[in-house]
Amino acid sequence: MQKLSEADLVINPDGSIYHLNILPEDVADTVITVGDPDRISEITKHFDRIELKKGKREFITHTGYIGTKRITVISTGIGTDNIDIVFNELDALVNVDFKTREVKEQLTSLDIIRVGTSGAVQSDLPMGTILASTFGLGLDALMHYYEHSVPDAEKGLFEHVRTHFKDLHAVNPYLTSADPVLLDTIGKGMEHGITVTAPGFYAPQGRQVRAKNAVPNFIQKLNTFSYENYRITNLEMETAGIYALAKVLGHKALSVNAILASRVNFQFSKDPNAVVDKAIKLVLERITASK
Ligand SMILES: O=P(O)(O)O[C@H]1O[C@H](CO)[C@@H](O)[C@H]1O
Ligand SMILES: O=c1cc[nH]c(=O)[nH]1
Repeated sequence: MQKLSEADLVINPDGSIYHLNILPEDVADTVITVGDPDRISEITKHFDRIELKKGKREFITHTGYIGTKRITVISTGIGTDNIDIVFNELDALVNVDFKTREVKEQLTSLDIIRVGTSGAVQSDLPMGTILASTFGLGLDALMHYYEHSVPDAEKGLFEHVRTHFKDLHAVNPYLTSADPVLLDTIGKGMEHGITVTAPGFYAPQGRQVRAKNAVPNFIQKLNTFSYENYRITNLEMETAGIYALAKVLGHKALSVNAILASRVNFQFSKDPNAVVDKAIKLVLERITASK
């Protein structure tokens, strides 16, 4: 088996992976990712026991237990460029032997659940909604650097997406689905819909403050998309990269969105922490119930 070079897989002198700064044994089979590092303790305060707290830059990790269920919580920071780092490093931690630098024969598939914040683009999805993403629709560029493919069952939807966005010259969309088992268990009873992952918070999500927005009526462009019973429901900055890289690497992923903004009603939540807390409690309840 081919050894991964020191430049491809960067291991720190203490045996931890380059950015996440954690060791292979620090990762549980169930991982929760969040964008905001401060959200980690809002999750692990519900744990019965915290086994470790480590980190570097925006990548903070806590691993601990609820009952006998071991869970790792990691912050990714903002954007799919950070998802590239977190997912490749998480995968290396469980699927590469750090002593030999070879890929293990027996691969581990992690359950990875994002608990993130998001803005809704449909008028029937008010602030406070908790939504599980059926698909991630990437308007960023991450997955154009990786080999990946669209399954036959998703080709019709993908073609429709490409046609819908073909007049936006900055955009070459990619589309990936949630893990169906996680969607049915963790995402059960939540709102469902296609989540658009944008490469920014302002103009790439149709916002205008002082810099002029080059794409007119962006929110309308999203909420008028329709194919069979699919619609675009919300906007954020990581889900598509998470779904696509998880698939490429053989992991299962679900993104759960706490809706903080109603983009069609021009509103932003006055109590974002309460909405995020609702999403955290739901996800933790379901993770511990589904073990
Ligand atoms: O709250 P998090 O998980 O960071 O998610 C959303 O919030 C950030 C923008 O404010 C982006 O990361 C977006 O995806
Ligand atoms: O509108 C929103 C709200 C939270 N996070 C986003 O990326 N967009």
